[in-house]
Amino acid sequence: MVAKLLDGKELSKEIRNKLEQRVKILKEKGIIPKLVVILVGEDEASKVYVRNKHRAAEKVGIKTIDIKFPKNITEKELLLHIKKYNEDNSVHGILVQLPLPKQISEEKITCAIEPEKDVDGFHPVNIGHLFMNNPHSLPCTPHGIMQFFEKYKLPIAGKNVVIVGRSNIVGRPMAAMMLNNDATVTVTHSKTKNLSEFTRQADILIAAVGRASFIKKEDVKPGAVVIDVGMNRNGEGKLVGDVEQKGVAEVASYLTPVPGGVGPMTIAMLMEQTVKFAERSVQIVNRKVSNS
Ligand SMILES: Nc1nc(=O)c2c([nH]1)NC[C@@H]1CN(c3ccc(C(=O)N[C@@H](CCC(=O)O)C(=O)O)cc3)C=[N+]21
Repeated sequence: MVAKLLDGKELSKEIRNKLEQRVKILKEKGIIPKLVVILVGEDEASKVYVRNKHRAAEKVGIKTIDIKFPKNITEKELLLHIKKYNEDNSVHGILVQLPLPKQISEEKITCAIEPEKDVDGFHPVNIGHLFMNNPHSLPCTPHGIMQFFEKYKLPIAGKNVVIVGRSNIVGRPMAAMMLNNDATVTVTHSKTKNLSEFTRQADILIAAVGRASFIKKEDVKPGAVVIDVGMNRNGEGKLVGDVEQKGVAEVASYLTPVPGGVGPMTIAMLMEQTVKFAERSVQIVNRKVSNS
Protein backbone atom coordinates (compact mmCIF):
# COMPACT_ATOMS: atom_id res chain seq x y z
CA MET A 1 0.00 0.00 0.00
CA VAL A 2 1.15 3.53 -0.67
CA ALA A 3 -0.48 6.12 1.55
CA LYS A 4 -2.43 8.97 0.07
CA LEU A 5 -1.00 12.21 1.41
CA LEU A 6 -3.48 14.50 3.12
CA ASP A 7 -2.56 17.91 1.73
CA GLY A 8 -2.96 20.56 4.41
CA LYS A 9 -1.75 23.34 2.15
CA GLU A 10 -4.49 22.67 -0.35
CA LEU A 11 -7.25 22.16 2.22
CA SER A 12 -6.27 25.23 4.21
CA LYS A 13 -6.43 27.28 1.01
CA GLU A 14 -9.94 26.02 0.35
CA ILE A 15 -10.99 26.96 3.88
CA ARG A 16 -9.38 30.37 3.62
CA ASN A 17 -11.22 31.09 0.38
CA LYS A 18 -14.54 30.42 2.08
CA LEU A 19 -13.51 32.62 4.99
CA GLU A 20 -12.80 35.48 2.61
CA GLN A 21 -16.49 35.54 1.71
CA ARG A 22 -17.56 35.66 5.34
CA VAL A 23 -15.11 38.49 6.01
CA LYS A 24 -16.62 40.42 3.09
CA ILE A 25 -20.06 40.19 4.68
CA LEU A 26 -18.65 41.37 7.99
CA LYS A 27 -16.94 44.30 6.32
CA GLU A 28 -20.23 45.36 4.78
CA LYS A 29 -21.49 45.64 8.34
CA GLY A 30 -18.48 47.70 9.29
CA ILE A 31 -16.69 44.92 11.19
CA ILE A 32 -13.08 43.98 10.56
CA PRO A 33 -12.10 40.75 12.36
CA LYS A 34 -9.21 41.58 14.63
CA LEU A 35 -6.79 39.15 16.26
CA VAL A 36 -4.13 40.10 18.80
CA VAL A 37 -1.15 37.73 18.96
CA ILE A 38 1.26 38.10 21.85
CA LEU A 39 4.75 36.67 21.65
CA VAL A 40 7.06 36.75 24.66
CA GLY A 41 10.75 36.18 24.04
CA GLU A 42 12.25 34.24 21.17
CA ASP A 43 10.82 30.72 20.83
CA GLU A 44 11.70 29.36 17.34
CA ALA A 45 8.46 27.44 16.68
CA SER A 46 6.48 30.45 17.78
CA LYS A 47 8.31 32.72 15.34
CA VAL A 48 7.45 30.46 12.39
CA TYR A 49 3.88 30.48 13.59
CA VAL A 50 3.75 34.28 13.80
CA ARG A 51 5.08 34.62 10.27
CA ASN A 52 2.80 32.06 8.61
CA LYS A 53 -0.23 33.20 10.52
CA HIS A 54 0.35 36.82 9.56
CA ARG A 55 0.44 35.88 5.88
CA ALA A 56 -2.75 33.80 6.07
CA ALA A 57 -4.61 36.54 7.94
CA GLU A 58 -3.72 39.12 5.36
CA LYS A 59 -5.11 36.95 2.56
CA VAL A 60 -8.39 36.35 4.39
CA GLY A 61 -8.84 40.00 5.40
CA ILE A 62 -8.30 39.59 9.12
CA LYS A 63 -6.37 42.32 10.89
CA THR A 64 -3.68 40.85 13.13
CA ILE A 65 -1.75 42.81 15.67
CA ASP A 66 1.52 41.16 16.64
CA ILE A 67 2.79 42.28 19.99
CA LYS A 68 6.24 41.30 21.15
CA PHE A 69 7.47 41.49 24.70
CA PRO A 70 10.99 40.87 25.99
CA LYS A 71 11.47 37.54 27.76
CA ASN A 72 11.87 39.24 31.15
CA ILE A 73 8.40 40.82 31.17
CA THR A 74 6.63 40.20 34.48
CA GLU A 75 3.48 38.15 34.82
CA LYS A 76 1.69 41.15 36.31
CA GLU A 77 2.55 43.32 33.33
CA LEU A 78 1.46 40.68 30.82
CA LEU A 79 -1.84 40.27 32.71
CA LEU A 80 -2.46 44.01 32.43
CA HIS A 81 -2.02 43.86 28.66
CA ILE A 82 -4.44 40.96 28.40
CA LYS A 83 -6.98 42.88 30.48
CA LYS A 84 -6.68 45.81 28.07
CA TYR A 85 -7.46 43.60 25.06
CA ASN A 86 -10.26 41.81 26.90
CA GLU A 87 -11.92 45.18 27.34
CA ASP A 88 -11.27 46.44 23.81
CA ASN A 89 -14.45 45.84 21.79
CA SER A 90 -12.63 46.08 18.46
CA VAL A 91 -10.58 42.95 19.37
CA HIS A 92 -12.29 39.62 18.62
CA GLY A 93 -9.51 37.18 19.42
CA ILE A 94 -6.50 37.07 21.73
CA LEU A 95 -3.72 34.50 21.49
CA VAL A 96 -0.69 34.30 23.75
CA GLN A 97 1.95 32.06 22.27
CA LEU A 98 3.13 29.17 24.36
CA PRO A 99 5.57 28.24 25.79
CA LEU A 100 6.08 31.23 28.07
CA PRO A 101 9.23 32.05 30.07
CA LYS A 102 9.51 30.40 33.50
CA GLN A 103 8.59 33.43 35.59
CA ILE A 104 5.13 33.46 34.02
CA SER A 105 2.44 30.91 34.85
CA GLU A 106 0.93 29.61 31.61
CA GLU A 107 -2.14 28.59 33.52
CA LYS A 108 -2.69 32.05 34.94
CA ILE A 109 -2.30 33.65 31.53
CA THR A 110 -4.58 31.14 29.84
CA CYS A 111 -7.24 31.75 32.49
CA ALA A 112 -6.92 35.54 32.14
CA ILE A 113 -8.06 35.60 28.51
CA GLU A 114 -11.78 36.20 28.21
CA PRO A 115 -13.27 32.82 27.12
CA GLU A 116 -15.26 34.66 24.42
CA LYS A 117 -11.98 35.87 22.88
CA ASP A 118 -10.01 32.67 23.45
CA VAL A 119 -9.25 31.75 19.83
CA ASP A 120 -6.93 28.95 20.99
CA GLY A 121 -9.69 27.23 22.95
CA PHE A 122 -7.26 26.74 25.86
CA HIS A 123 -9.29 28.42 28.62
CA PRO A 124 -10.58 25.85 31.17
CA VAL A 125 -14.15 26.96 30.48
CA ASN A 126 -13.74 26.21 26.78
CA ILE A 127 -11.93 22.93 27.48
CA GLY A 128 -14.83 22.02 29.77
CA HIS A 129 -17.42 22.74 27.08
CA LEU A 130 -15.41 20.63 24.64
CA PHE A 131 -15.30 17.67 27.03
CA MET A 132 -19.05 17.98 27.55
CA ASN A 133 -19.52 17.73 23.78
CA ASN A 134 -20.82 21.26 23.44
CA PRO A 135 -17.79 23.12 22.13
CA HIS A 136 -17.61 26.92 22.03
CA SER A 137 -14.02 27.42 20.96
CA LEU A 138 -11.83 24.55 19.77
CA PRO A 139 -8.05 24.19 20.04
CA CYS A 140 -6.76 24.89 16.52
CA THR A 141 -4.45 21.91 15.93
CA PRO A 142 -6.90 19.10 16.75
CA HIS A 143 -9.70 21.08 15.12
CA GLY A 144 -7.58 21.33 11.98
CA ILE A 145 -6.99 17.57 12.07
CA MET A 146 -10.75 16.96 12.19
CA GLN A 147 -11.08 18.86 8.88
CA PHE A 148 -9.09 16.14 7.08
CA PHE A 149 -11.59 13.52 8.23
CA GLU A 150 -14.48 15.65 7.06
CA LYS A 151 -12.94 16.55 3.71
CA TYR A 152 -11.86 13.01 2.79
CA LYS A 153 -14.95 11.44 4.39
CA LEU A 154 -12.82 9.19 6.59
CA PRO A 155 -15.07 7.39 9.08
CA ILE A 156 -14.44 7.90 12.80
CA ALA A 157 -17.40 6.29 14.59
CA GLY A 158 -16.42 2.94 16.11
CA LYS A 159 -12.77 3.25 15.04
CA ASN A 160 -9.85 2.65 17.36
CA VAL A 161 -8.09 5.98 17.75
CA VAL A 162 -4.71 5.96 19.45
CA ILE A 163 -3.16 9.27 20.38
CA VAL A 164 0.51 9.41 21.31
CA GLY A 165 1.00 12.42 23.59
CA ARG A 166 -1.20 13.99 26.26
CA SER A 167 -0.48 17.71 25.98
CA ASN A 168 -3.15 20.28 26.79
CA ILE A 169 -2.70 21.73 23.32
CA VAL A 170 -3.03 18.58 21.21
CA GLY A 171 -3.38 15.15 22.87
CA ARG A 172 -6.13 15.85 25.39
CA PRO A 173 -8.41 18.01 23.23
CA MET A 174 -7.85 15.60 20.33
CA ALA A 175 -9.10 12.77 22.53
CA ALA A 176 -12.24 14.74 23.36
CA MET A 177 -12.96 15.57 19.71
CA MET A 178 -12.52 11.96 18.61
CA LEU A 179 -14.71 10.77 21.48
CA ASN A 180 -17.35 13.34 20.51
CA ASN A 181 -17.31 11.67 17.10
CA ASP A 182 -17.93 8.21 18.61
CA ALA A 183 -14.43 6.77 18.32
CA THR A 184 -12.92 4.43 20.90
CA VAL A 185 -10.03 6.52 22.17
CA THR A 186 -6.75 5.55 23.81
CA VAL A 187 -4.31 8.21 24.99
CA THR A 188 -0.74 6.99 25.37
CA HIS A 189 2.26 8.87 26.75
CA SER A 190 5.83 8.61 28.01
CA LYS A 191 4.87 6.20 30.82
CA THR A 192 2.89 3.86 28.57
CA LYS A 193 4.28 0.33 28.59
CA ASN A 194 4.68 -1.51 25.30
CA LEU A 195 3.61 1.51 23.30
CA SER A 196 3.71 -0.18 19.93
CA GLU A 197 1.19 -2.80 21.09
CA PHE A 198 -1.25 0.09 21.35
CA THR A 199 -0.26 1.93 18.20
CA ARG A 200 -0.54 -1.27 16.14
CA GLN A 201 -4.21 -1.52 17.14
CA ALA A 202 -4.97 1.93 15.79
CA ASP A 203 -7.26 2.47 12.82
CA ILE A 204 -6.42 6.13 13.31
CA LEU A 205 -3.02 6.98 14.78
CA ILE A 206 -2.23 10.51 15.93
CA ALA A 207 1.40 11.24 16.76
CA ALA A 208 1.94 14.30 18.94
CA VAL A 209 5.02 13.50 21.00
CA GLY A 210 7.57 16.03 19.79
CA ARG A 211 10.24 13.46 18.94
CA ALA A 212 11.60 13.30 15.41
CA SER A 213 10.63 10.19 13.41
CA PHE A 214 9.42 8.43 16.59
CA ILE A 215 6.68 6.36 14.94
CA LYS A 216 8.09 3.73 12.58
CA LYS A 217 6.57 1.50 9.96
CA GLU A 218 6.37 -1.46 12.35
CA ASP A 219 4.32 0.60 14.85
CA VAL A 220 1.53 1.09 12.33
CA LYS A 221 -1.34 -1.20 11.44
CA PRO A 222 -1.56 -1.71 7.67
CA GLY A 223 -4.26 0.55 6.24
CA ALA A 224 -4.29 2.96 9.20
CA VAL A 225 -4.87 6.69 8.87
CA VAL A 226 -1.78 8.38 10.33
CA ILE A 227 -1.72 12.00 11.45
CA ASP A 228 1.70 13.52 12.09
CA VAL A 229 1.52 16.50 14.43
CA GLY A 230 5.29 16.75 14.99
CA MET A 231 7.26 19.92 14.24
CA ASN A 232 10.82 18.96 15.08
CA ARG A 233 13.96 20.51 13.65
CA ASN A 234 16.63 18.01 12.72
CA GLY A 235 20.40 18.62 12.74
CA GLU A 236 20.24 20.50 9.45
CA GLY A 237 17.41 22.74 10.67
CA LYS A 238 14.91 20.90 8.48
CA LEU A 239 11.36 20.41 9.76
CA VAL A 240 10.59 16.75 10.50
CA GLY A 241 7.52 15.14 11.98
CA ASP A 242 6.99 12.57 14.73
CA VAL A 243 6.42 9.93 12.06
CA GLU A 244 9.13 8.27 10.00
CA GLN A 245 7.33 9.37 6.87
CA LYS A 246 8.97 7.25 4.19
CA GLY A 247 8.50 3.90 5.93
CA VAL A 248 5.04 4.63 7.30
CA ALA A 249 3.82 5.76 3.87
CA GLU A 250 4.36 2.15 2.74
CA VAL A 251 1.76 0.79 5.18
CA ALA A 252 -0.69 3.59 5.99
CA SER A 253 -3.77 4.32 3.85
CA TYR A 254 -3.59 8.07 4.54
CA LEU A 255 -0.79 10.17 5.98
CA THR A 256 -0.31 13.87 6.69
CA PRO A 257 3.06 15.19 5.49
CA VAL A 258 5.38 17.49 7.45
CA PRO A 259 5.57 20.27 6.45
CA GLY A 260 2.34 20.92 4.59
CA GLY A 261 -0.01 18.77 6.69
CA VAL A 262 -1.30 19.67 10.13
CA GLY A 263 0.63 23.00 10.39
CA PRO A 264 -1.29 24.95 7.73
CA MET A 265 -4.56 23.54 9.10
CA THR A 266 -3.77 24.91 12.57
CA ILE A 267 -3.47 28.34 11.05
CA ALA A 268 -6.64 27.97 8.96
CA MET A 269 -8.59 27.07 12.12
CA LEU A 270 -7.19 30.08 13.94
CA MET A 271 -8.53 32.24 11.11
CA GLU A 272 -11.87 30.48 11.20
CA GLN A 273 -12.24 30.95 14.93
CA THR A 274 -11.39 34.64 14.68
CA VAL A 275 -14.01 35.15 11.96
CA LYS A 276 -16.54 33.20 14.01
CA PHE A 277 -15.94 35.40 17.04
CA ALA A 278 -16.28 38.54 14.89
CA GLU A 279 -19.57 37.18 13.53
CA ARG A 280 -20.80 36.52 17.04
CA SER A 281 -20.07 40.11 17.94
CA VAL A 282 -22.69 41.19 15.38
CA GLN A 283 -24.91 38.16 15.93
CA ILE A 284 -24.33 36.63 12.52
CA VAL A 285 -25.26 33.01 13.01
CA ASN A 286 -22.13 30.97 12.63
CA ARG A 287 -22.01 28.77 9.59
CA LYS A 288 -19.68 25.88 10.01
CA VAL A 289 -16.88 25.71 7.45
CA SER A 290 -17.95 22.81 5.32
CA ASN A 291 -15.48 21.20 2.99
CA SER A 292 -17.83 19.14 0.95
N1 LIG B 1 -1.02 29.72 21.96
C1 LIG B 1 -0.42 29.00 21.02
N2 LIG B 1 -1.17 28.37 20.08
C2 LIG B 1 -0.56 27.63 19.09
O1 LIG B 1 -1.26 27.03 18.24
C3 LIG B 1 0.88 27.57 19.04
C4 LIG B 1 1.60 28.26 20.04
N3 LIG B 1 0.93 28.94 21.00
N4 LIG B 1 2.95 28.26 20.05
C5 LIG B 1 3.71 27.68 18.98
C6 LIG B 1 2.99 26.49 18.38
C7 LIG B 1 3.54 26.09 17.03
N5 LIG B 1 2.46 26.28 16.10
C8 LIG B 1 2.59 26.15 14.71
C9 LIG B 1 1.50 26.11 13.86
C10 LIG B 1 1.65 26.01 12.49
C11 LIG B 1 2.90 25.93 11.93
C12 LIG B 1 3.04 25.83 10.44
O2 LIG B 1 2.38 26.53 9.71
N6 LIG B 1 3.90 24.95 9.90
C13 LIG B 1 4.05 24.84 8.48
C14 LIG B 1 5.32 25.43 7.91
C15 LIG B 1 6.54 25.43 8.75
C16 LIG B 1 7.66 26.22 8.06
O3 LIG B 1 7.41 27.25 7.44
O4 LIG B 1 8.80 25.76 8.18
C17 LIG B 1 3.90 23.36 8.05
O5 LIG B 1 3.86 22.51 8.91
O6 LIG B 1 3.79 23.15 6.85
C18 LIG B 1 4.02 25.97 12.75
C19 LIG B 1 3.86 26.05 14.13
C20 LIG B 1 1.37 26.73 16.77
N7 LIG B 1 1.59 26.87 18.08
